[in-house]
Amino acid sequence: MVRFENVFMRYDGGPVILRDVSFDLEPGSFHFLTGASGAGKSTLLRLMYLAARPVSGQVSMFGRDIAKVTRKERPSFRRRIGVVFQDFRLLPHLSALDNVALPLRIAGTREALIREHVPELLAWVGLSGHLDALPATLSGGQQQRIAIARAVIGRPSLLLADEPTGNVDDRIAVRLLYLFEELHKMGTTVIIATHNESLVDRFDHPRLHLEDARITRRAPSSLLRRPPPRATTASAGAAAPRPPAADPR
Ligand SMILES: Nc1ncnc2c1ncn2[C@@H]1O[C@H](COP(=O)(O)OP(=O)(O)OP(=O)(O)O)[C@@H](O)[C@H]1O
Repeated sequence: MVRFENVFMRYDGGPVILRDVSFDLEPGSFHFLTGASGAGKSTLLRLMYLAARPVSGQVSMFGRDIAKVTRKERPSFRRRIGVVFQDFRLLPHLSALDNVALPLRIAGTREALIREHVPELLAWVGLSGHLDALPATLSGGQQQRIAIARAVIGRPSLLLADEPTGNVDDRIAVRLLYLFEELHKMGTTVIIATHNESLVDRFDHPRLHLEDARITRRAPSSLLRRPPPRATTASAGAAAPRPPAADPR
């Protein structure tokens, strides 16, 4: 699904951000991406969604070297990847509903299905009262939830989320993580860049950790802890309602 081979990355004249980084991610896996601010998490994700190219080495996505994906192929390639951007990138002139509906409209989904499923997903992320709101009239956390709904509605093969819970409280953060988990259960490969250690600890997924321009892989937090995780981990799961299935196609 994702393969980095001896990847070096730096921006013009800047410090080395990735140094000889190699790793593979299996289809259907779920990873947190951690590291200090400025460690290069967003840059790593940018390479995966074809917004940047490595200085040297090879990045392969879905079995293709990204350097060989032509300009013409890029849109269909990107449609397989849902991205939650750190700065949301919502279209300011579109309502919450229309922002989330956009990937489905581009994919040619029937309007009746869009009208049924987009409000359902927006309700699940706690925005049922804001379907017609323009992004600028909403809080940062509400805009972030629109961005998440837009990234998952098309049920992408790969979901890349850059600090997707940075603007919401813990209760909503856990709820959003369950949305990602549900997508993962349906086969989506998920990578979530986050600073939120308590969130990482609550979910049983391995991490990619970025430090000193290198990646290390870490086992799920529960395997690293002695004794095993407390009951709160399980009860968080039990309390979370199932999100609606995305992708009404
Ligand atoms: N477009 C760019 N041009 C030049 N330098 C950049 C660019 N984007 C990021 N950088 C630099 O690359 C380094 C890594 O940035 P990046 O945003 O990938 O880190 P991050 O781990 O995602 O940080 P944060 O957790 O604060 O979002 C930083 O030193 C940053 O200043």
